[in-house]
Amino acid sequence: MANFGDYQFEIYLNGLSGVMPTMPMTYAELEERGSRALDPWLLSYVAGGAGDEHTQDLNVSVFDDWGLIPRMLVDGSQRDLSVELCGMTLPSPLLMAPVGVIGVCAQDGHGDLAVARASARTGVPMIASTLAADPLEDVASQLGETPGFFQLYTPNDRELAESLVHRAEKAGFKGIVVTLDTWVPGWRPRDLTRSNFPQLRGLALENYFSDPVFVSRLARPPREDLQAAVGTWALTFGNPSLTWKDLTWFRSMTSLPLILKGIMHPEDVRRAVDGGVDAIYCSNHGGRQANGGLASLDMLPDVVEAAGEIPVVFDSGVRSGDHIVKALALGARAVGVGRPYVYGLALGGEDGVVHVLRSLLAEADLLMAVDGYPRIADLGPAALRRR
Ligand SMILES: Cc1cc2nc3c(=O)[nH]c(=O)nc-3n(C[C@H](O)[C@H](O)[C@H](O)COP(=O)(O)O)c2cc1C
Ligand SMILES: CC(C)CC(=O)C(=O)O
Repeated sequence: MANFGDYQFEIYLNGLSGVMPTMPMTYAELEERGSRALDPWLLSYVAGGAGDEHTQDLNVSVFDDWGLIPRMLVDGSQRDLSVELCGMTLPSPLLMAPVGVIGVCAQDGHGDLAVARASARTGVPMIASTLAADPLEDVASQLGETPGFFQLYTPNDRELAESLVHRAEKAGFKGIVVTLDTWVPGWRPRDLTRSNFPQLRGLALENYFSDPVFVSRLARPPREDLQAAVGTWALTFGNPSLTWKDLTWFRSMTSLPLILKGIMHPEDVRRAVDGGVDAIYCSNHGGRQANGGLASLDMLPDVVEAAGEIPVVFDSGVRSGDHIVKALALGARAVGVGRPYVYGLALGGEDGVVHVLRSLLAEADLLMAVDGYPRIADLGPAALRRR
């Protein structure tokens, strides 16, 4: 059983400079310094959200509405952060949410591989985005013993969608996450101001360019005519006409666990459960897709209730160990982070991601131990009070 709080002792004993030179210890500093490490156009893409970013900000501030109530004289000697998800035992509930274009957030342009190696070192699963700078087979090869998930953006070319999923299965991914909330990017003023998408498009399309079905749609290979390949991708990327009827198709595509990402409404949870999904992923995409909505955490209890026995994965706004613990107490089985590990990568590459993940886990582990909830099973709504 991993004792994630030990990271604290490593730092006390050796000093932060002896453990992870130059990496920050607070999210505020991580964001500030990570932001400076990214080119301005890339930063506006990573940090930006939909509209005036009210929902994006709410995702974070909503955690302050809840407080953990400490319990005393609870035996904290046997701590356990492990969770069961889709038939797998994970050492902790933390996940790396899919981040397209993570490749170019690393100095060498291979951020997908660095994140996969960080996953191998920490046991924190990576959900690898369709939008990657390296083909999914290369990403999978770096995951070591840690199970990985492949996130599908469903193209409007069904044969291509099936090809991507079958490649992910063959490469050894252990689950398929279908993102439902992004068949087109939301209204993102920061990207519109800087005309970001044209810059981004050629940088994260390796899963398409390495796909036999996608390449068969082109007159010439992507390396010979990048512009035409990017144009074909842009016309293929999303499918606005998908409906709940297509869940049968998604389900038939794979025997791997199937997870639907972007679910916020209890009625959608029921449809997903009826359609045979293995987990629900409650998320508002970090506030990047639609402004004016509730925080993702606001809907978590209702989503959990509607899901019944089916596990719920949660993300959007998680910045610290206490956020992880609060989401778990509200019923999440596993908790994803997005931007925190992007800034870790920008600042310190693979080591930077490892530091961010270990810090989050140490903080959560120590908080649970100090507050008298040493095992995940001890956490529930009764551990929290709304202020
Ligand atoms: C730069 C960036 C790119 C993203 N790309 C994807 C993606 O390719 N697929 C996806 O399902 N979600 C994507 N997301 C959304 C994340 O998976 C996740 O839902 C969100 O980042 C969680 O919110 P947080 O950043 O506040 O932790 C992206 C998020 C960011 C910040
Ligand atoms: C191409 C984008 C829509 C990828 C994405 O999911 C995001 O930027 O949040």
